[in-house]
Amino acid sequence: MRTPLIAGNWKMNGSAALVEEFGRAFAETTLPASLDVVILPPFPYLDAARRAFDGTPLRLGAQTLNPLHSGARTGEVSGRMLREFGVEYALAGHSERRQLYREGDEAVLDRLLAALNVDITPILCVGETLEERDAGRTQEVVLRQVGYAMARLEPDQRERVIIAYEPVWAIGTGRTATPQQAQEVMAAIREYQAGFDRDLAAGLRLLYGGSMNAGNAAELLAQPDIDGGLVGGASLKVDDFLAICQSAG
Ligand SMILES: O=C[C@H](O)COP(=O)(O)O
Repeated sequence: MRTPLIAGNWKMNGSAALVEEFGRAFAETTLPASLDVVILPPFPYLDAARRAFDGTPLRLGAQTLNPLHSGARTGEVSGRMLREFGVEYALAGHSERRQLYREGDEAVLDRLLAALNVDITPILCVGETLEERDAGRTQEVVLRQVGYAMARLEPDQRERVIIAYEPVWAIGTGRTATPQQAQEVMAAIREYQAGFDRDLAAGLRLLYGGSMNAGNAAELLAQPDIDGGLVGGASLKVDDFLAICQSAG
């Protein structure tokens, strides 16, 4: 009932050649019938990606967006611009944005709304640091991040949000959460949402992110509350990314 989704977040990596390579590889591959696959390249590659991915199952995503449509915001890109380039998904609240660019819950909410306003599906990223996990605060932190955003959206907006749980200590470290650790937090997110709206919670798509790779994806994706993955490093190697997509079937 929940369509699995695998999203490849290239972060500030990749190249025009890699865009072409992905386009070719996915044009020649048969993926599981019910699966959404998204690539989030750096902004300069969006136009090339739109052309290279045409006719493939790959959809386009953006790693961030500015809350405004236009204006004096040097270096920023708006949701309206992203739509013009065929972007259908956008991250909000990735931990690298929260930490390196000091985007707090309010800034994350602004970006969620900006995406929703231009019909881009937002992927709300949440997750605890190692310090917070060790202090036994994982669920408190994650549910605060989820709750801050979801409580401020209209019901029809909430239905369009995807949530990615990414323990900060597992991102780019090679240290993956065990399937049980991930499942525990994902189940808590779903249960929390069910406290407000059972139908919404049942349909809510939850992704796991944090050192997901071709070797551990199947076990993670087999967990009952994990509906897909937000993949960083392993999304830069076409064979690895394809293997992750295949395990989501
Ligand atoms: O957006 C992706 C996540 O930050 C995971 O990155 P990673 O797979 O390199 O750990």
